[in-house]
Amino acid sequence: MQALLKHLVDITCQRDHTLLDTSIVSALRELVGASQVRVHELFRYRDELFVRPRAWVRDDQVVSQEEGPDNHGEPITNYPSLVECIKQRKNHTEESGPGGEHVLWLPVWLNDKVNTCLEVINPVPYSGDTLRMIEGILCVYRNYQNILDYSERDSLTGLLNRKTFDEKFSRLLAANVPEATPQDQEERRLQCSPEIGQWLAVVDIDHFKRVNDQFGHLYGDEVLILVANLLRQSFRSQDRVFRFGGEEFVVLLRSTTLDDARKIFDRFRANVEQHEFPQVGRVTVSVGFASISTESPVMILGHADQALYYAKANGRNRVCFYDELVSSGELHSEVSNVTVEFF
Ligand SMILES: Nc1nc2c(ncn2[C@@H]2O[C@H](COP(=O)(O)OP(=O)(O)OP(=O)(O)O)[C@@H](O)[C@H]2O)c(=O)[nH]1
Repeated sequence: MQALLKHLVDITCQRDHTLLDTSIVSALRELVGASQVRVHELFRYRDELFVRPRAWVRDDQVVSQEEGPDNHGEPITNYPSLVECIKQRKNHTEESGPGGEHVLWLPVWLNDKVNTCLEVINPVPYSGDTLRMIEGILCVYRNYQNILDYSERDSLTGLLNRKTFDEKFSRLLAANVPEATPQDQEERRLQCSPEIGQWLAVVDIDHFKRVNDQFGHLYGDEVLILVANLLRQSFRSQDRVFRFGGEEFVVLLRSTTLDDARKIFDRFRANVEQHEFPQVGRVTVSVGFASISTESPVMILGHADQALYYAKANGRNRVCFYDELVSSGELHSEVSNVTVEFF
């Protein structure tokens, strides 16, 4: 009882999804005596459902995906018991693992949808009491996920909000510590090297004031929601999309080459251009992006912002890359005065 209360206190004092995931892995491992507990996220990619672990036990420690390299996940069809459990809208299902271990799958149901599921592996079968305790802990976890979601997201578009960006971006920068000297970085910038990198883009709707003025704020809001949907559809689940404020969005694009980053941002720009917005018709966006280097968050955002202002001043409906504008002499490498205050 004491151990259960301690874990419930631990779960409910978290202010962040990653810490919440790791605390539920710790709780179930200790309370059930499980040999492995994994929190998986379920996500859709090109019309197929995938499963990817977000937190699990490794070498007796609880670790999370944020600490490791990118994992693109596996199709959910590799887990037929889980597929069947979700199809039948069940709260759990048990199967035997390859070594005879007992594997328990627990989808986390939220408004008829499953975005997260737990996998608990135990050498011995689960008793009725153990199952009831696991389901009780799962309910606390689900309710708490709901509360965190509410505080992390923008209420109009459902995208992650500015506060969450500040936290996630600092964490991404802390994890992204390449041993590159300033000369290396300058060289890379000049060569536009094909290395895998992380990229930050600022996206801004063109002439959005005109939409509000001509059609009213309700239509303006609808455009914001539809652009947010296009953002969600255009990027992979391990990328992160934020509403930064007003008609401005920020995208963190993970682990891709410069060429691909350019294509991906341009594909999104084209998706918006081709979309028929009810009543409003055509809408376009401008995008400025920069590489996520070892520079400070203010500098990186400032670079993307400068590229965005360049795109706005030079025709709109285009994607501009900061480093390229600097190497071609179209931009100077100081942080622009127009950069808004970050952090
Ligand atoms: N409907 C709606 N409008 C918003 C919201 N937040 C900001 N806006 C409006 O967004 C508009 C932004 O206009 P500007 O910053 O002048 O930029 P713009 O008209 O998009 O022009 P460019 O960025 O130069 O292409 C303003 O009219 C704001 O009132 C919102 O949540 N809903």
